[in-house]
Amino acid sequence: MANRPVVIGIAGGSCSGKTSVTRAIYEVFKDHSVVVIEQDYYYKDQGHMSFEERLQTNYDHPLAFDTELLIEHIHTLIERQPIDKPVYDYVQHTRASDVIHVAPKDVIIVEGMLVLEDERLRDLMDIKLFVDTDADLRIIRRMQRDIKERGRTTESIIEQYLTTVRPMHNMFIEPTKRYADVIVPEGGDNGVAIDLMVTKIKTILETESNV
Ligand SMILES: Nc1ncnc2c1ncn2[C@@H]1O[C@H](COP(=O)(O)OP(=O)(O)O)[C@@H](O)[C@H]1O
Ligand SMILES: O=c1ccn([C@@H]2O[C@H](COP(=O)(O)O)[C@@H](O)[C@H]2O)c(=O)[nH]1
Repeated sequence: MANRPVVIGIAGGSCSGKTSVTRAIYEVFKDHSVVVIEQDYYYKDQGHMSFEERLQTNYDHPLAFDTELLIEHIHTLIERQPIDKPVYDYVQHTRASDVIHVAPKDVIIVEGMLVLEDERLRDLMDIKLFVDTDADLRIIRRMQRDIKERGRTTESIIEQYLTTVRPMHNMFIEPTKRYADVIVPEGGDNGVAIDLMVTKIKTILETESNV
């Protein structure tokens, strides 16, 4: 077993396929040892705000996240200590009351739109991925997903996309592509990129000098 866990960052725009790539890697290592930390679960708690106020939040800006807590939790997992991961409720737009107890593992996947935006997060990562999918495909997927899974209407999705999702993507997410070691076109369908990642992770895990 490696001394220091391998930390993998998986960034990319909303609905680019980050979760699909994460799941594909998770499936390979799940019996071995992998933990997934979703940046979305670290949205700031908005329990003190009314539902109407929460609708005004810009969820695509870096300041929407409790990045201090996210960094603290990754440090804790790297030190092979457990964490209580927050849970986020996309329908209520705030943190849920329960937490998930997460044990430390050999592979830590940190997945989220803006995980390459903060230098402190980047510095913790051994491998940085950017999932790159065209904006037209992403908005179609978002339309389908948010109506089905996140309690949204077509009008609210279009309004949010034009006012925050698109401009924040261009301002904060797209520029982080330059920090990626690997750019993955088409996300979860890219079997070659996923195989390469799996091979690389195995190599790091098997390397004795990984301290
Ligand atoms: N290659 C694909 N073709 C069609 N739909 C996809 C594809 N990849 C992902 N999706 C769908 O798009 C939505 C977002 O995918 P997901 O992997 O969760 O992206 P992200 O985590 O980047 O938001 C999901 O509903 C998923 O089922
Ligand atoms: O309360 C919330 C929290 C987030 N969002 C939107 O979610 C996406 C990020 O999720 P992905 O799985 O990466 O698509 C982000 O674009 C936020 O706008 C939200 O609408 N409400």
